[in-house]
Amino acid sequence: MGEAPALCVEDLKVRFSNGFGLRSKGFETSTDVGDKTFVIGCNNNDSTSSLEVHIYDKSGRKWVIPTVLGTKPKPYEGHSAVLLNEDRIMIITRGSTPDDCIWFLEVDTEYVKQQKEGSETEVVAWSKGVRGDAEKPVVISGPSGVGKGTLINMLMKEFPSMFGFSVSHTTRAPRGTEKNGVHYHFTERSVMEKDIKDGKFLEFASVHGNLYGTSIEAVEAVADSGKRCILDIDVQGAKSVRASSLDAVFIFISPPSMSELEERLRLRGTETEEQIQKRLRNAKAEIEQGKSSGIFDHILCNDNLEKCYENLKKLLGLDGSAPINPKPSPNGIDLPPNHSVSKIDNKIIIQHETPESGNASNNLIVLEVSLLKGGAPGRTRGLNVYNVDPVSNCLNGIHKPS
Ligand SMILES: Nc1nc2c(ncn2[C@@H]2O[C@H](COP(=O)(O)OP(=O)(O)O)[C@@H](O)[C@H]2O)c(=O)[nH]1
Ligand SMILES: Nc1ncnc2c1ncn2[C@@H]1O[C@H](COP(=O)(O)OP(=O)(O)O)[C@@H](O)[C@H]1O
Repeated sequence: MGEAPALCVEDLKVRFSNGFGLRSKGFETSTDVGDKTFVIGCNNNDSTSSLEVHIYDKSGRKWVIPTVLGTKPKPYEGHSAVLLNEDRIMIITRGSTPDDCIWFLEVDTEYVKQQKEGSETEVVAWSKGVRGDAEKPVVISGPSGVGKGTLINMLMKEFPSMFGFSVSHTTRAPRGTEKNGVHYHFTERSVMEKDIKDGKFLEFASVHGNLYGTSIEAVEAVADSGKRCILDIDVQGAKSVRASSLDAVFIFISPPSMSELEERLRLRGTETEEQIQKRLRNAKAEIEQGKSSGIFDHILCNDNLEKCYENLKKLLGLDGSAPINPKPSPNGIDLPPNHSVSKIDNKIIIQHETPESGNASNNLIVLEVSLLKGGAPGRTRGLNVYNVDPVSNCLNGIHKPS
C-alpha cells in the first residue's frame, strides 16, 4: 500500500461543508443521515435560545419533532454541521466561548437507540465536546451513617486540587449546616422530575422516601475543572451508573456491625427517631446488595476511621506511590469569529475567513475526531485539536498534537 496523499488547502474548497452561509438559512443547517434529514437551528436571526431540532422523514414524507435529551448549547451566533460516523452530527458554533464551541447532536448512537426503545417519538441527544480525557470518577456507596461523608471530606481536605464532589440534587430538606449548591442542590420534586424526563440526570433513585439524583452537569463540571469526580450515591444509583456509559471505580463502605451503625446515626444527631429507624431498615438490604451484587469493585469496612481512610487512599493510588499533582485542566478551543468548516476523513478543518474579502486565509485549526469517547448523556471526550503550519499548507505529517 502506498502512503496516503497529503491533503492541501486547495483540496478543501471542493469538500463537504454545511453551515455559515452555505446551506444555511438563519441559523439552520440540514444534515442527511440515511433516509432522514436533521434540521438544526432556528429560522430567525433574533435568538438562538430557541435552538431546535426537526427531522424530515424522506420515506414517510413527513416532519417529525423529536424528543431532545441533554443540555443544549448556550445561545450563539451560527453554526456548521458535519456528520460523523453516520450516528452523530458535530456542531461547531460561532460566537461561543472557547469551552463551549464544539457540540454533538447524537442521532443514532447506542445511547440514542436505548432511549428510543419503548418511545413513540424519535430521540436525539446533545453532548458537549471537550478536549482530552478525565480520570475515572469514584462512586462511593454505603448505608446511611457508615461514614461516607466523613471519608470524602477527609479526601477533599487532603487533596483539594485533585478531587471535586459531584453535588447531587435532592428533594429532602437541608440539615442545619448544609448549603444549597455545596452539599446538595435542594430541589422541588416537580422540577427534578421534569429534568429527569429531559435526560439531564445520569441516575436517580428514591432513597429513604426522598428523590436523589446525579445530574450530568454535576459530574461534568468536576471533570471540566480537571479534577477527579467523587459521587456519594446509594446502591440503586451505583447500579444505574454501572449500567451507564460512565466508566467509574465503585467502592462500597460497610459498617463493622448494625449496632455500631445505629450508634453512629444517633451520635450524628441529624435525624429524628423515625428517620433513624427507616435508615436502619434500609441499611440491611443495602449491605446485602453492596456485598453480593457484583456492582462494586472494592468493599471497605469502616471500623477504625484512620485505617479505613488509609485503605481508601491505597485504592485510589494515593499512598505515596502515585503522583498527586492534578492534571492540568483541558483548554477550550479559540476559534476565529469568522470561519468555514470542512471535513476530510477523520479531520475537521476550520479555516479563518478574513472579513474584508470573505476569502479563506491559510490559518487552519484541525479537530481530529478519530478517538472520540463517551458522549451522551455526558460529554464527548478525546477531541484532539492542533494548528496547521500556514506556510506549508499541507496537513499530512506536520501537526502539533495539543
Ligand atoms: N442514587 C443517589 N443516591 C444519592 C445521591 N445523593 C445522595 N445519595 C444517597 O442518599 C442517601 C441519603 O443521603 P443523605 O440524605 O445525605 O443522608 P446520609 O447518607 O445519612 O448522610 C445516601 O445513601 C446517599 O449516598 C444521588 O445523587 N443519587
Ligand atoms: N470509623 C468511625 N468510627 C466512629 N464514628 C465514625 C466513623 N466514621 C464516621 N463516623 C461518624 O459517624 C457519623 C456518620 O458519618 P457520616 O460521614 O455522616 O455518614 P454517611 O455520610 O455515610 O451517612 C458521623 O458523626 C461521623 O463522625
